[in-house]
Amino acid sequence: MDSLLPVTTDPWPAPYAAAPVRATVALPGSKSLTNRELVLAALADGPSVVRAALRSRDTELMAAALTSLGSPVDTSGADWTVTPGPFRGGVAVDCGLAGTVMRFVPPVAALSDGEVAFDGDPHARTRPMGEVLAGLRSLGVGVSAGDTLPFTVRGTGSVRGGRVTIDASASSQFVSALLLAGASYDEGVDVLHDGKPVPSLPHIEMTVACLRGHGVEVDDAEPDRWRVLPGTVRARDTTVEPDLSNAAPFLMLGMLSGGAVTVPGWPGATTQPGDVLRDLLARMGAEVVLDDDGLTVGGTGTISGVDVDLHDVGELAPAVAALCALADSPSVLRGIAHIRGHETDRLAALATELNALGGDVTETEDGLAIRPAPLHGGRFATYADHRMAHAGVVLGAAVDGVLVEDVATTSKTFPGFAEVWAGLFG
Ligand SMILES: O=C(O)C1=C[C@@H](OP(=O)(O)O)[C@@H](O)[C@H](O)C1
Ligand SMILES: C=C(OP(=O)(O)O)C(=O)O
Repeated sequence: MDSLLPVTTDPWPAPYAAAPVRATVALPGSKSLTNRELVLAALADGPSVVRAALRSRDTELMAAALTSLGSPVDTSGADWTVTPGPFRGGVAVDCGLAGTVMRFVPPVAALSDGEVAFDGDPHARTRPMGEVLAGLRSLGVGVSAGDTLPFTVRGTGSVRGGRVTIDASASSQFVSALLLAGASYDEGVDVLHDGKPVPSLPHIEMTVACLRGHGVEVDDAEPDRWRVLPGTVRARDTTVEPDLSNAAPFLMLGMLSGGAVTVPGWPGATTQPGDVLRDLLARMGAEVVLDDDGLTVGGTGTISGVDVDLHDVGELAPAVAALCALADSPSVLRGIAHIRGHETDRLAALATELNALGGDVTETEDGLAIRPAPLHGGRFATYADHRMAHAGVVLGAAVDGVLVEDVATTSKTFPGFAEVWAGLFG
């Protein structure tokens, strides 16, 4: 297949790795870190610089939201400067399909002096949101009726805050959202979770670490409870790490092609849950080396199936599912019922698309069971989900003739993804 067709071709013929791929790929910054740092910078006591910020749809939507609320974000260079100002109402926020925008911005908008209207992409209107809105209501914030986008937050210039109980079993972002703004509420926030286990807990730990980095006092000593004391969010300059979850398809390419791919700048210590790729890919047969050059993942081209709980790192599930479909033994992905509420219903989408290419995948109550099966080329639909596109290109690297629909959807967290990907093939 011609891997050099322009990536504007839709569906896009995913490049096939006819030979081992050996390459070094510098990856853009983390979405999760960039959007947390932008929010905290807007709440801070002076201007902050977010260095090496990720420039992508989700982070540009965050920058636009904070700018329209009265804290301009200068995105003209690689380092983004945020100048906090009083939050104002009478504005509209476009959330796109970004969970971080639709969940993290309403608690900030609650501090504004008027109405802030939120809406997003058609699918964003189906993503779970109600616990954030109910939480805000119980903290004294006026919010329009309903529990999904679109909705309106009615700011009065301050928020009482205090204790709030929510069920965060559908998304860790419900907790992160209330914590990020909590120090700016009169009584801070004391968030209790009541429900099935919270997914993506490392992302809440990331939120806590970012808050502490800005001088905010957080008590997370008790499970399922996070207390943010009221106080100043100190301005600070930060440098964003590469996005380790977006490294998944690249590292997998090194492994499945029998070559090796290096991602430079892999942090020695990080709050990003994507760091589990080191262990996970090793379990699936990769050779994994972390040294001064970065993280290098290679292999023989043979992939072992894996039985793994991805509850903490559901955002890896699409790429991991694709790799499992290429394995020589069965796999079970567990603990990821909540990813039905991500950019699309990822369990249904993965089962449908992998099976359409000859896969043998069944959806379970909380994940996927994937058995070895001979795969063939064909169309791979992506449902406006960047990580479904990652799954599609991983398959296409091992199976000739995979056509990935709307590969440009990867711009949610990595504009130019397909160009970088295609550039790795000889
Ligand atoms: O807070 C964050 O930056 C994120 C938290 C997780 O969300 P869920 O807890 O909804 O899985 C993760 O999947 C998402 O990609 C990013
Ligand atoms: C779930 C994801 O994104 P969001 O931040 O929109 O929830 C993701 O990136 O895999």
